[in-house]
Amino acid sequence: RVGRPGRPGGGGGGGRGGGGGGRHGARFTIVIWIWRRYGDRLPGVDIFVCTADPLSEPPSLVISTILSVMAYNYPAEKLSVYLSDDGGSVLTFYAMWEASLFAKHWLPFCKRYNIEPRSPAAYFSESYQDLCTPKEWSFIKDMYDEMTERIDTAVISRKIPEEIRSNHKGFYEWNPEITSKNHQPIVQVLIDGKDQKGVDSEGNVLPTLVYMAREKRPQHHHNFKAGAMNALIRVSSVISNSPVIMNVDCDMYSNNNDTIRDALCFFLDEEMGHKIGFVQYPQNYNNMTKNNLYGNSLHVINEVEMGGMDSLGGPLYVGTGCFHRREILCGKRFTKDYQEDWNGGIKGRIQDTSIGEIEEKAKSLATCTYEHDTQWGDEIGLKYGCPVEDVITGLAIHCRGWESVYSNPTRPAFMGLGPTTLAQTLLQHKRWSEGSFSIFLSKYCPFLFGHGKTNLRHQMGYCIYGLWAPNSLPTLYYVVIPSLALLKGIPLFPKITSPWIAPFIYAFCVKNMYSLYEALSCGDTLKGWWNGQRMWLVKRITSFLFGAIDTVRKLLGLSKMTFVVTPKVSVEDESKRYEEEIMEFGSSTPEYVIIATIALLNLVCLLGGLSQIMTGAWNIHLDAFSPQLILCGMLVITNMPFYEAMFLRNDKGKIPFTVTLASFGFVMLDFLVPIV
Ligand SMILES: O=c1ccn([C@@H]2O[C@H](COP(=O)(O)OP(=O)(O)O[C@H]3O[C@H](CO)[C@@H](O)[C@H](O)[C@H]3O)[C@@H](O)[C@H]2O)c(=O)[nH]1
Ligand SMILES: [Mn+2]
Repeated sequence: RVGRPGRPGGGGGGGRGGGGGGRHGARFTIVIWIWRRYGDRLPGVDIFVCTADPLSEPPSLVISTILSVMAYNYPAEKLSVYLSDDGGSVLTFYAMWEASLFAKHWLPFCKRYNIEPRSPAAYFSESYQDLCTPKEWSFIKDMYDEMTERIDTAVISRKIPEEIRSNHKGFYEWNPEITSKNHQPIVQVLIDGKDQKGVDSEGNVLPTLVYMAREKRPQHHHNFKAGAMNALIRVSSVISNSPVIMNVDCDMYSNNNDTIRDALCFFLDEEMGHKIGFVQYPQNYNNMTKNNLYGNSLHVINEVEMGGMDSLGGPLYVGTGCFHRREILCGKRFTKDYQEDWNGGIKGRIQDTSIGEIEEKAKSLATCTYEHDTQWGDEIGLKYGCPVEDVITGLAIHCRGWESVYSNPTRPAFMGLGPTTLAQTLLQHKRWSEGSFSIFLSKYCPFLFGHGKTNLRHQMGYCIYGLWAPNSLPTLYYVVIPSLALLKGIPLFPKITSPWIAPFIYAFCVKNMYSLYEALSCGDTLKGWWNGQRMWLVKRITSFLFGAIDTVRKLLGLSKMTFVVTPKVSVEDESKRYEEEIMEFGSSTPEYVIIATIALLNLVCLLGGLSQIMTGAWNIHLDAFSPQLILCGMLVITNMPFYEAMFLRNDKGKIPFTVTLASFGFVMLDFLVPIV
């Protein structure tokens, strides 16, 4: 840690500070001591990056992440970077090949000037910093821009020029018949760090760089990201086999050059290190708007919930920004005398195995049938069958006796892209709520599976997410019934003058005050908190509802698991509205119909209720109806942007007329519902 004076006490501060009880209090001293002690005996680290589709995850974005993780401040000969391409796309392979050439200039540039961040896209998006001469800066920037342009052009035209194809044997893996769902296994070592030729423009060793597209056949299920990760575990085992595995999503670039060293401090800690299964960093996004329009900034989850879990046995594994021990990911159980052999990994290569032979061996480990009749996807590797493969895998690791650690340094370790439209947000949260709820209902329910293996509070921590989906039902009740009852003149709460109203007022005030305090103290703005509250409502009545329904359908065998990738690109006027914090609808989906129906219903009920109270019809008294009026009024205020999107806006992102029409129909139907 020497040379980073801004952060005394090391990176663990953020999460650990509050809840951790100082498990790693004397970290600063430990850090220095570990480096003195381990010096050049540092363990090898394998870095896994997953991508799934060159259209929703542009190859130029993927290679920026790849380049950033290749450029860590860590001995290059101990670093191997693997990309799994579930899109099986020659375009992504082409981008990787370009990256392998650009790395020869980029890595020495990064190290010479100690620049940060080391994702070229992120670095060049900031203005010129005078670490190097402007000439050098423009030289490398031009080189990067030209490369990106070549890649983007190839992606748009969907083909690779013949003269480029002849540069690398890897291109010949692709023939016109290959599709993303039907192809042979492909493994290409683009840079072999053990090869004399694998050096940068200054003659320094480069990290090993490998492209993998596991075999896909229509008749074999591929288990989405979990399947990709497991294939990577096996393929890497014959190439580098490092004892530590780090994994990131393709949009999560490294934002901090020392993260590997940082994470290793936990594993190498003499007193506690042997208990630690994985080190999780928070998921930070660099494309959030100031006021957190879609509530995606995850501030509260990152600062409060993950930090809290940390003090109870460790945070969840969230699928990206995480360091694992290979052995533990492969199913090892905790024992008190556990000691890792850090010297594992493949050292020298046996004289006569050529890289070609290694590639062939690796391919045989990435076939569709390799896992048949094995424990892969169950006891070994990441677990299959759950849309949040990461959470269930982390839970299993905790239940095998390991702890995990949450590290939340002041300078974020990773930065990624969060959803930038309402549709993407709802889609992502549907997957998350569905995944966590299906864990809750399965044999892996934290209370049952974790019983006797982790503590009760830890199990409860897991259940926050497990109960997201069923939470949709009470929420729906609360946003429909009290308002309808107001319109129909039926009081549902105690009178405002009665002492029995106290618990309701108490819960209402304390809940909101607390969540406001939490949001502000985690860095949200006041408006950000308010937007976040609206998004919670919207997520509960749509994503979580559909998540709950789909979980039950899956349990009944009526549907199969899916994993819809969150797109990392959006069209121009969509991003413009996003920058201006205007909500994006634009298409007719069932989610929007629900949102519009609830919004309209509350508006009608509020107006109807108020007019009846004022005209004195039905003998409605204010004190009996105030709670319902307040609730309904709050919902109307929360829903303001939806009325705007229905009636006032004229851009492409407004709520389509068909949705408004359908919601009118549903509101009419609602009035027919008898309440008592
Ligand atoms: O069949 C698939 C589907 C997805 N992915 C990759 O998985 C990652 C995550 O997918 P994304 O659509 O970005 O999902 P998010 O909702 O942003 O991801 C969060 O939630 C997922 C679980 O739902 C975790 O796997 C992720 O790590 C975590 O960042 C991406 O790199 C994808 O390329 C694959 O490799 N193969
Ligand atoms: Mn993502």
